[in-house]
Amino acid sequence: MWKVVRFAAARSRRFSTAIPGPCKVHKRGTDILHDPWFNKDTGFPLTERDRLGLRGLLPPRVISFEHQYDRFMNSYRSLEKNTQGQSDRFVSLSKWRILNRLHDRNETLYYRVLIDNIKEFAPIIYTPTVGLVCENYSGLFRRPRGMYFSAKDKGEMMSMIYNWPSDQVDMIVLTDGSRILGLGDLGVQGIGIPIGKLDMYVAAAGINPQKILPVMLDVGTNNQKLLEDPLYLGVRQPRLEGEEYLLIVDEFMEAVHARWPKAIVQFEDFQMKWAFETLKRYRERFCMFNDDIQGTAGVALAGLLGTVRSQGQPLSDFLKQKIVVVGAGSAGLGVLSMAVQAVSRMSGGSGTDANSQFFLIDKDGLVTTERSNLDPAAVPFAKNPRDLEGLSEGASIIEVVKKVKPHVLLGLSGVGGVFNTEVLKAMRESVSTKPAIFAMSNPTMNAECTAIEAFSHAGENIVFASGSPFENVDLGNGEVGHVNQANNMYLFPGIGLGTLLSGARHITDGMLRAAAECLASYMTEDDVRKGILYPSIDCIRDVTAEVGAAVVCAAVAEKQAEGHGDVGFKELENMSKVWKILITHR
Ligand SMILES: NC(=O)c1ccc[n+]([C@@H]2O[C@H](COP(=O)([O-])OP(=O)(O)OC[C@H]3O[C@@H](n4cnc5c(N)ncnc54)[C@H](O)[C@@H]3O)[C@@H](O)[C@H]2O)c1
Ligand SMILES: O=C(O)C[C@H](O)C(=O)O
Ligand SMILES: [Mg+2]
Repeated sequence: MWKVVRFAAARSRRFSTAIPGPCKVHKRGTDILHDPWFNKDTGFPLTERDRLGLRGLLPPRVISFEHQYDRFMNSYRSLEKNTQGQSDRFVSLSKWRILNRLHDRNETLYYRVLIDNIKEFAPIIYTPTVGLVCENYSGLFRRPRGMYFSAKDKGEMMSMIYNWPSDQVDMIVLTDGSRILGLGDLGVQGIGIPIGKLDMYVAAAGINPQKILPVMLDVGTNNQKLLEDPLYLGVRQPRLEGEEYLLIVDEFMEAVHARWPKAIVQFEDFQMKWAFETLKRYRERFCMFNDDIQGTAGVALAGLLGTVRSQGQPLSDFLKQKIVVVGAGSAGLGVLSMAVQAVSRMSGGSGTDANSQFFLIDKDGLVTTERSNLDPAAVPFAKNPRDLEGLSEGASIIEVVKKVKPHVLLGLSGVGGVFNTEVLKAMRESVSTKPAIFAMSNPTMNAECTAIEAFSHAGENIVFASGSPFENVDLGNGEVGHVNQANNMYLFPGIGLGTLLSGARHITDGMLRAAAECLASYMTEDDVRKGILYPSIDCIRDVTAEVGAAVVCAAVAEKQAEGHGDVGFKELENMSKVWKILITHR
């Protein structure tokens, strides 16, 4: 328990800017009631009603915050009751609507209910319902949230950025909508993703909601259905490509940096070519990271190391694990490169042959050096056919699984059901005593398999993780098949928090590694042995605080930390010594 207290205390005392505190309000009257940052609805006490010109604009009775909270939860529960028997889609969207209305009206109450009920509400404001919201965004749109920079705004962004009402922005989540979860190109409708990710920043990392900014970079869409949809709210043109595209992203990044030099920009759900290109282009120039490449990699690595522990093996056994990764996109390649780095470190840094244990499969099958038009990012993981016995270029998932008998089958393909019955049954022949199946694609429909399918076909002794939440599986013998949620939500809020508090100007590999290692060591031996690789989402604030502290320590060790607010480098250095001791003796 002391763990929670110590980081919470460290955050609130030292880093008060990360937590909403008292602030000056210049608005009066209805302007305040219509501003979700300041609105308290019926909660304004009479003194404030007088001071802010609100007398007569609200029903006379003052309702306490607790009472407002209960009122909201009661309406939420009634909605649940009243929508019983309706389709999942209808129920999910109804729940999202009621939460969204609160978000638009009163952010203080919204974040309170979100934080207190994170396990229940995360699947609505985040994955998987956020995917459904993005698909239907143009029809659901009522009020704007965040900022929209479009292909038509070229040359205007430096002034546009000043249209945002907040003096300080700490965290930006940016998308161009080109690869929203496994749903493809959703154009401007992808704005739901930055909104959901930033909600998690507030809920998990305690970032001040007035210092977050969701951004949509609308460079067009190649989704013909959307281009023809009369309701579509984005720019009706095919996506910009090449230099034209990069000039728009450059202009946006420069505008952000000019106004808020230390704002952290999280790139989210960019199609693979731009995900890698922008990461390379900006990581030394700005404080940014790509969540799908780097956040996902850390979460997956933590899961892979947890899998080794769950087998009762020492971590060094990771070097012997055979891992098949299905999906060679930004996420799959990000995971592989972090895993290969880990192997290389564990084996003394030689790096030679570090990837012999990994097998990469994409839509055209097993990736080998014989592949024509091999993506440069996949080259390091392509197998030399000479090293493959009985497998060749383009081998299917089932062929690879049957031949390799992997310890781990990890999916980041975006294709629902691709781990079919045959593939899952073949995992019974795994060389591992506790084979692991990671169906990490989102949302639920795009998961490579469901939890029930995994446990019933691959066996009850497996470790299972999915990107979207599934219920634990009743194995029918009094035992429960535990479902882990392998989602980058366990890392990105801590990466952002640690970077913010350290004042680092760049997010280094060392900082990302520290985040992953912190998550990997979070679970106790007992839990891991039961197949529980990640904490419950109920603990996300504690996990995020620990990950944030680990990132600060790494930034200090690498002399990247410059301090934040009134906490300078020296003070951070002293704190990080204490944190390191506490984490080591956890
Ligand atoms: N759980 C998480 O935290 C997390 C994080 C990031 C991404 N994801 C999910 O991973 C998925 C992929 O994301 P991405 O950014 O890498 O996408 P991407 O489009 O860059 O890559 C998809 C890859 O899957 C391959 N693929 C497509 N069909 C296939 C098939 N039938 N068999 C094998 N491979 C196939 C493609 O060739 C491509 O290499 C998405 O569904 C996304 O939601 C999950
Ligand atoms: O958004 C998520 O739930 C995870 C991940 O970033 C994804 O793109 O699927
Ligand atoms: Mg993503």
